[in-house]
Amino acid sequence: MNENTTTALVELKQLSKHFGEGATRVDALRDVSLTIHAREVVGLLGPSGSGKSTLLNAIGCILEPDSGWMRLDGDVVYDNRWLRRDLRRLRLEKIGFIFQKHNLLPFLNCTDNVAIVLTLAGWPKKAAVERARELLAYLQVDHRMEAMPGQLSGGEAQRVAIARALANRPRIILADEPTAALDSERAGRVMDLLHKVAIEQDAAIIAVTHDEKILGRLDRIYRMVDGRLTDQEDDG
Ligand SMILES: Nc1ncnc2c1ncn2[C@@H]1O[C@H](COP(=O)(O)OP(=O)(O)OP(=O)(O)O)[C@@H](O)[C@H]1O
Repeated sequence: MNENTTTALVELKQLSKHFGEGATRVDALRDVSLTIHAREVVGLLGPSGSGKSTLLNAIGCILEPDSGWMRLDGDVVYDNRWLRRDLRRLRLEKIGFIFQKHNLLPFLNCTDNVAIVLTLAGWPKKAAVERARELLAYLQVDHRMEAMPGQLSGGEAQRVAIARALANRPRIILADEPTAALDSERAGRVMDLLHKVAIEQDAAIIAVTHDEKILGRLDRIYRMVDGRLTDQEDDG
């Protein structure tokens, strides 16, 4: 970590979450504590069912933990309960999501798939479209601006999904298997892009991954087992 990466963007202390009760109880998060700084691209690894998605969803304020403490981009948002009433706005302000299946809306072209995030946040349509075009150019998919999601290659769709996640300039970007569907070369390019975004936007990126190809491209790796974080590893 260099001296410019000191701003803590994601801070968790003893975050816990269970599902079910009695014999069916699952402790999906057990006292998870971690700190992730601006300009870091961090990987979250672990076997199926170990709690990775639960952790990503808790950080994304989609899922309410049972207990613990969470500060996002300097604001304490959870202290044994949500401290912000408008979680949707919180998400729009602070968080960008990149989903494995892209989640692009099939009936909107690429520009509108990005612009819609901004119009939902209250931007005028014209400004939203301009920003969407700018982002698609930044991600080098501007030649596909008018294409519908069904017409895109896997790599192109992933870049449009990343453009959408960046639209509101979030400082925390959560990615679920961002390279799973891509060959090594495209996966490498997506990783280059995520590093570029982390540096240029002073953002923290947390990627759930099973993808061995990209392990060397992560600044740090956290491993989860049975809802617990095991020791973090620096990249090799
Ligand atoms: N909504 C839910 N209701 C009940 N149990 C759940 C729910 N969500 C997750 N779980 C359970 O919590 C545990 C952690 O699940 P989670 O999806 O976080 O794991 P994961 O590490 O992301 O797995 P995968 O790699 O398969 O996506 C699992 O045992 C899962 O069955």
